[in-house]
Amino acid sequence: MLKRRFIFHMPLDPGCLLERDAERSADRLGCAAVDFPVAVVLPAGGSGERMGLATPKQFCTILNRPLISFTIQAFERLSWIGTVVVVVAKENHDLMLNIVQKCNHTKAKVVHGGTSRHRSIFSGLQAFSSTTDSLTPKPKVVIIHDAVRPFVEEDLLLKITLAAKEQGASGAIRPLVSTVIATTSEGYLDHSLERAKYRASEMPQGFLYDIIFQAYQRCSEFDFEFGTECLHLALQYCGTNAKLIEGPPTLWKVTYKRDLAAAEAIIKETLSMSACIIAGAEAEAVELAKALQKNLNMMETDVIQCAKESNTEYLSKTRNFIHISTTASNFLGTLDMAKRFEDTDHARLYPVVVVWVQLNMTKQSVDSQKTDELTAFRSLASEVIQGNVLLYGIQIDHTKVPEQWERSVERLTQITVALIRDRNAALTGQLLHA
Ligand SMILES: Nc1ccn([C@@H]2O[C@H](COP(=O)(O)OP(=O)(O)OP(=O)(O)O)[C@@H](O)[C@H]2O)c(=O)n1
Ligand SMILES: O=C(CO)[C@H](O)[C@H](O)COP(=O)(O)O
Repeated sequence: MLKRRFIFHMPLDPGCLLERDAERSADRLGCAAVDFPVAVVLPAGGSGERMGLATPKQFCTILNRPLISFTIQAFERLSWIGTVVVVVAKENHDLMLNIVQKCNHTKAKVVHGGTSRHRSIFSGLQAFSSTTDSLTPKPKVVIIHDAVRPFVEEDLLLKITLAAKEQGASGAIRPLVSTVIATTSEGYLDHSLERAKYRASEMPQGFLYDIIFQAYQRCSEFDFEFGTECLHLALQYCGTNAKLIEGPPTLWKVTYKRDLAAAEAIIKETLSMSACIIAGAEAEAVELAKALQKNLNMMETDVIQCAKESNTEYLSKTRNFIHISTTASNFLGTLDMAKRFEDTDHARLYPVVVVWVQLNMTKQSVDSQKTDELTAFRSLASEVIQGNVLLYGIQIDHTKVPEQWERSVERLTQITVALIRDRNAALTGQLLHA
């Protein structure tokens, strides 16, 4: 393991945005403002017909993790939110329990859904009405959110929750993308709505638990079968007018195949916002680290010289590491790092990328040496990937010719960015050349 190092740390980490930092800010606001019990119902009992895949969309994986786990995590990370009831079809019960266990979703409780979304939601709400289950005490406010909307921002959840407490019901809205028209039974235009007057109803929605539970108890079979709007049930059956709050564009519902690709792109982009460059004490490694940091200007950067005792702090701040070394055997330090990620659970939810940069100071090593190095590197990569650490290698030859050096550093930057952005498991264990 490296003894002394310079750490060039880029502080705005996506994992942080998705988890810790956002958690802290929302928690600061949330804990002060939410002094009543809040629970969540995530309907996840659908089959995803419009997606057209054999696997229901909520169980499709992004970066090796089912979509639904991202949604659960968005709620679970907030300390002011209690139980998260996940409603799944009976045949997916065991699958869901496995996900809960593997992703360590400590707040999740799994119940069975129904044949329509409204039936599933009602089933989720009923989990709180049992007087015997102390694990799911009845909340003051319940948030209902589709399991297939993985990006929920904390400040919106707070606004929805507080408005629900005040008004009885609240929901997120977005401007309409397209104009809504009514058609005749023959397929002609009947009339068109004035787009500016209407809004798309999105999720999350929040309710006083007693109101939405009563609305579901009173609603008709027709509502259960064909209804698509919980806010409407609260209005029609309990006379509660929902407060509407405009939310961000990321609230959209994963519905079609292309939405999965979009969700993956958003997660990858968020994860690529910061990195930590670790250089050994050698002057050339430090010089390369600085040049690389300058080139990586699309990431938030900060130069920190870190002593060993603050390692744990920097390890938890980002999920991308660029480890510059002038000695071939030094990639073994990565194993130490991977072990620490395992101990701290840092790679459980999002894969951690380690780009090992070998700065060649002398002439190329002989072929047999290179083969041995590559074999060792590959076996290390296949070991650490078990712990969700993606290890890549890039070699760069040191030269005193400025133009040549600049070109190599530029290539190194581009490869590094591509590896971090793409997080491609198939490329781990490769030793590329800049
Ligand atoms: N019987 C049902 C049907 C839907 N849902 C859930 O309601 C949410 C929003 O519904 P939708 O996007 O329509 O999901 P699907 O019904 O699965 O999709 P499709 O309409 O394409 O079949 C999803 O999280 C879905 O799993 C549910 O819990 N129970
Ligand atoms: O955005 C919503 C408003 O409550 C719902 O998610 C939407 O209406 C669900 O409908 P469907 O299951 O048919 O997509």
